[in-house]
Amino acid sequence: MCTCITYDNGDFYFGRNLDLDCSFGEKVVITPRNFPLDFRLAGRKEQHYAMIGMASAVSRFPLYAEAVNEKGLCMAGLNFPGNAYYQKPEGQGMELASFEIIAWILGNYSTVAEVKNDLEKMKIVDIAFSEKMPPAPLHWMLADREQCLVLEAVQEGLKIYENPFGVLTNNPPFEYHRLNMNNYMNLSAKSPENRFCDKLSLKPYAQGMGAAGLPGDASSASRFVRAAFLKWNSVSPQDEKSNVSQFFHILDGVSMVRGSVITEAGTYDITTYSCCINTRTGAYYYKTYDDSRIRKVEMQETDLEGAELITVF
Ligand SMILES: C[C@H](CCC(=O)NCCS(=O)(=O)O)[C@H]1CC[C@H]2[C@@H]3[C@H](O)C[C@@H]4C[C@H](O)CC[C@]4(C)[C@H]3C[C@H](O)[C@]12C
Repeated sequence: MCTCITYDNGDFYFGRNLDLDCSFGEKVVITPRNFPLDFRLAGRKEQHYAMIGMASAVSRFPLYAEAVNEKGLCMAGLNFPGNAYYQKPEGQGMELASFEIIAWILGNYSTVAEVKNDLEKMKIVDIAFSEKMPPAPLHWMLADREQCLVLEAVQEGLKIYENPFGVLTNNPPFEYHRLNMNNYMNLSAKSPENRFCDKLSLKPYAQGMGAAGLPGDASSASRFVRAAFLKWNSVSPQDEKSNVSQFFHILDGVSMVRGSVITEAGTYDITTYSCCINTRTGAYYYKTYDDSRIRKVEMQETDLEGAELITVF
């Protein structure tokens, strides 16, 4: 399970919890502007926008789980098993493998508005990165300061949704989460008033009762609502330190504690890492399950004109 959020408070931030039962070889990876990106069917891109994010650093191609580019456009992939459907490649048009989509969009576009026109032409095709790395069933959140979209490649084709919540989790499809949010509109950060019945004397006896009924479990539907509640009620000073700290507190509210989520295979899903990106400066902050110190990698401090991937251990 995973949870991805945006946060707008002075600067604009984007990040996620990555919940999984194992590591995928993740490292913070910076792709500078002149690192050639070889797309399987869409050709070679010698120059593109620089980007930073968490990627599986096993190859010459940056396999991002999430990233932001130097223009502040950001994107994350989240599990979508049973619903993601990648089409057969036909060798024409804008055909991209699922593992290429983040690098392609962030490499080529500077805003959501700009990429939106081309999204309808894009086809996500069923190509494996390698024999050992089959396509991951994903859906994506794509955002900048102005707009947030969800992309879902399903049997009927690529669905594009406006996402007013700035939150994404996993199954079921986004339309379910959008409708489900209406079930919680009564929740409040404020102390509740008795609306049950004026003939009964019901009173709050503790803090936090305005949100009684906020789902507390780790399911995707529950994390969606909880992340949205925490994010939309969040109050924080607008300086960088406070914003980053607040962002991680929101993610902590939907994180997985080892042992509380056991997969069908008998393994433990945990929040392997959490990250927060300042989309204006390209500063990438992260912490891991076993080390809650927040680390920072600055994209702007590296040579963005470079031609080699920069992997930060
Ligand atoms: C598992 C990750 C998503 C986390 C998530 O949503 N977990 C939910 C679990 S559950 O459904 O609720 O059980 C996804 C996000 C990005 C994915 C990776 C990226 O797509 C990059 C490559 C793509 C290759 O095809 C497969 C390996 C891989 C390195 C992927 C491994 C894995 O599928 C990742 C890491």
